[in-house]
Amino acid sequence: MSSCGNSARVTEARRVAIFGGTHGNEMSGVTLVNLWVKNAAEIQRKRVETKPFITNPKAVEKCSRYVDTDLNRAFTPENLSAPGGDDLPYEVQQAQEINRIFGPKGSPEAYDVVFDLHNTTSNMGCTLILESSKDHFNLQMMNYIKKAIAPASCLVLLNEHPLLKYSTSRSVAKHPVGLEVGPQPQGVLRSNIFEAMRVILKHALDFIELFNEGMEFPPCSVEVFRVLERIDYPRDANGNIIAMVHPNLQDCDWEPLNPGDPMFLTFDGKTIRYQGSGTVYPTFINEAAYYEKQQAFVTTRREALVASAIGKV
Ligand SMILES: CC(=O)N[C@@H](CC(=O)O)C(=O)O
Ligand SMILES: [Zn+2]
Repeated sequence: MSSCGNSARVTEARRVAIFGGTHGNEMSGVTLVNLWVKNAAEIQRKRVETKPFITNPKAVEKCSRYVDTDLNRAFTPENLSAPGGDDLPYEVQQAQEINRIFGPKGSPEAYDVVFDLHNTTSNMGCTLILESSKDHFNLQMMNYIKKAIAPASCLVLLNEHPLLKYSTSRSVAKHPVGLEVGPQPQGVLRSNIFEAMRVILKHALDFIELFNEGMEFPPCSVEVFRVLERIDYPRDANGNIIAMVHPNLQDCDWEPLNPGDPMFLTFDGKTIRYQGSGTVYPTFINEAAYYEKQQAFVTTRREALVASAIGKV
């Protein structure tokens, strides 16, 4: 954001990036960003410079999530300041390069907004992922997008959990926005998912253009789903998985899960039920990439956040 003028303060989000291929096998973002690198007409807006960027080209080449380590966990202070050059894991080198171009993370020179495009194998529909409940610019953007795409829906996942939050590629920006659309298998492009992602991006960029033109956005309330807990698959003493997501829970992302509801089905046919103390809203149910992270799904709580007014004063 920059300020100028004397009496009237005008804020702008002038530098915007769209990341694709942070995970090389999530094809909607890879395809859209490659398209926009060739022809940026669709993502151009007045008073905004929008840079489309493939963040993990080697993983895209191999059509795998990553080469050495998950890029979307790599933007830690330690990694970003690590010496070592070519000896570092590929994704740590990429993280440093991305931080040079779009950051430095946490500095006034950082890009204003980064959209990072992801796909999930879970039945999550369109999900916007935020990292802070206090980012009023992002909350206003969420409100704008939700209204613009109605009656289609788009939910907001808030990950500011002290332990479960991770160091994402988009975190180099002042306003990081994750866009997660599913279900889409890894390495596969589905037209409905591709189009849904494209439409969200269109409205997001429209919002930034309106903001830069001086539009005022009055206070509003935004429904978000706050990350609470990671739930692992049931395992035996050797750490091997012994159950699947229960058919009653499979594909039921964002639907209430109540104490006593079926959660897993063991390979020998036993139902394992949710033992929590109240209703939660599970999401990322049976995400393929999360087997290696010991996560069958994540629970969330529904909350209404208040976004302060933003725009021309
Ligand atoms: C399936 C997947 O890759 N999800 C993303 C979510 C995010 O961008 O926060 C990740 O784990 O990095
Ligand atoms: Zn991803």
